Amino acid sequence: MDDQPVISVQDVGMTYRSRDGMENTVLQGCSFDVAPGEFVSIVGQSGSGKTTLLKIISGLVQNTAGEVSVRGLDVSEALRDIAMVFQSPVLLPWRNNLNNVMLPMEFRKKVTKDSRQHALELLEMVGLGDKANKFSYELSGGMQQRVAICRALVSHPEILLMDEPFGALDAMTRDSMNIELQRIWQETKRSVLFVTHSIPEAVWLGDRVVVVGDKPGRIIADIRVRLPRPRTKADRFTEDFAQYVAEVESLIGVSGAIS
Ligand SMILES: Nc1ncnc2c1ncn2[C@@H]1O[C@H](COP(=O)(O)OP(=O)(O)OP(=O)(O)O)[C@@H](O)[C@H]1O
Repeated sequence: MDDQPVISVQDVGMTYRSRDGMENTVLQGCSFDVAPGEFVSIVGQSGSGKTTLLKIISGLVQNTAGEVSVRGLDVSEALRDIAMVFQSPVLLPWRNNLNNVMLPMEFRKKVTKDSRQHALELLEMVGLGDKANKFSYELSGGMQQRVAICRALVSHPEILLMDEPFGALDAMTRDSMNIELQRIWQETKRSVLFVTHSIPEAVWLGDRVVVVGDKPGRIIADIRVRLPRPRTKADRFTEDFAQYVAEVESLIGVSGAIS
């Protein structure tokens, strides 16, 4: 594995300024790296700045302190290497699923036979090969989120940023999406930054769990999860798993899900 980090966040801070000049510092002195192919979960109290951190890494928001680089480049130069998945899949209802997946290739003017074939293969990979010509309203919430993941992967981004992507799903669908995401990640070998409010989800999916403390948001722990891969549903009932969950819970000062 290449040693150079894919994402490097160094001493990053963010102060929002309102129109009336009021300042709100939401992130301060945040530093961490993400290695190629690594899956890093991010957890923290609501409002601790997790989404802001992802927005900074994706170039949607400009940090007011510190440095973020992607493969050694400024974020603005590395945008094509980054894709984002949000809590809501935001599919266009007038386009079929294949054409929703192809959207980033249209923006890039790269609609070719090969890119359509790749989009179809991604839909196959997530078990939706037979739904390519269907529309989003014909799919369940979990299926729609799988289409959104395909759309994020279609341009071969090196980095996938995921902001609470399964937060709107019921518990059973969420569990199966976790298994699905682990498989997709293992097959595609992307680096993933995954924000979640669920500590068990963060531990189960992550190679590491980065814990963000609040007021202002800062990294209070970066825990390496040394559970074997691939992880199974049964792993959630092991003592090792419970210990990781308890450790993160105690750092955040909550029991159960964060809200
Ligand atoms: N564009 C903005 N302008 C001003 N303040 C903002 C802006 N975006 C976010 N904030 C503030 O920054 C803080 C952190 O918000 P952020 O959404 O990053 O937190 P979060 O940890 O992702 O929260 P949650 O877990 O609830 O999604 C909040 O106090 C929020 O009000």
